[in-house]
This record gives sequence, structure tokens and C-alpha cells, in this order.
Amino acid sequence: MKKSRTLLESFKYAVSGTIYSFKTQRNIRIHFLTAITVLLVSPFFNFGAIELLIIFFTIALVIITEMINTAIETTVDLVTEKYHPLAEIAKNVAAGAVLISALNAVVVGYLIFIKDCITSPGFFFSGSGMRRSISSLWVL
Ligand SMILES: Nc1ncnc2c1ncn2[C@@H]1O[C@H](COP(=O)(O)OP(=O)(O)OP(=O)(O)O)[C@@H](O)[C@H]1O
Repeated sequence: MKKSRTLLESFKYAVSGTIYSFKTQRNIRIHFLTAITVLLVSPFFNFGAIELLIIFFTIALVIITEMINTAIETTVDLVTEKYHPLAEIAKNVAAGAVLISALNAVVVGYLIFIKDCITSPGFFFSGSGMRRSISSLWVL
């Protein structure tokens, strides 16, 4: 039977699910460490608000898709431990979502961190990185 919960209880469940994902999923820990590294080096690039937003969204997207993938894998395992073609499809599609978010992160990393720095000498600390990154997205 569904019992009613307070907002605080719902928050605790969500935090518990997040902690579970970090504890049990090696990929999520790797993404998290990568995200921390990216955020630590970001100040040296003098990014504008839009670039920082894109970086935050990209990091969140990768971690969110990993967590949804974990939830789907766990649900499939709950339903069946035997081989089933539908279980395979569910897990493969969830893994595909992670793959797409990871590819997106690579493209964002290339456009924001690498391409601008290589093609625009003096990019560092110039304060014009935001405009350059937006034009890079159009080029892609
Ligand atoms: N019950 C099943 N029936 C059919 N195929 C399955 C089943 N369980 C897993 N698979 C196949 O094995 C692959 C790996 O599944 P698994 O549950 O081991 O995920 P994983 O590789 O451990 O993922 P992660 O590393 O994210 O935990 C799935 O993508 C799917 O193709």
C-alpha cells in the first residue's frame, strides 16, 4: 500500500538513490571525478555564463543518464534473471542513452576546451570565450 510521505522523506529517498548509484556504479564515480576535474580547471579558461551552463548541463546529463541506466538495469534484474530478448533491448537502449550523453560530453569538451584554445591564440583570460564557443557550435 502506498503511504503518504513528507517532502523531507522524498528528498531522503532521492539522496539515498544517488548515494547508492555512486557507491555501486564505477562509471558514475569516473564521471564524477572527471566532472570535478573539469570544474576545477574551468576558472583558468575564463568562461562566460553560457559556456559554464553548457558544462554544467553536460555533466548533469551524463550522470543522470547513468543513474537512469542503473535504475533500468536494476528493474530488469528484478523482473528476470534469465535471458530474455526484451530484457536485452531494455538494457541496451539504456546503455545507448549513456553512450549518447557521453559522446555529447566529448563534443562539448572539444568545442569548449580544445578547439577554441587551439584555433584562437590568446583565448585564455580574454573574456571572449563565450562568443567563440557559440560560433563553434554553428560551425559543427
Ligand atoms: N536478462 C537479460 N536478458 C538478455 N540480455 C541481458 C540480460 N541481462 C543483461 N543482458 C545483456 O548484457 C548486457 C550487460 O548487462 P549488465 O546488466 O551486465 O549491465 P552492465 O554491462 O553491468 O552495465 P553497467 O556496467 O552499466 O553496470 C546488456 O546490455 C544486455 O545486452
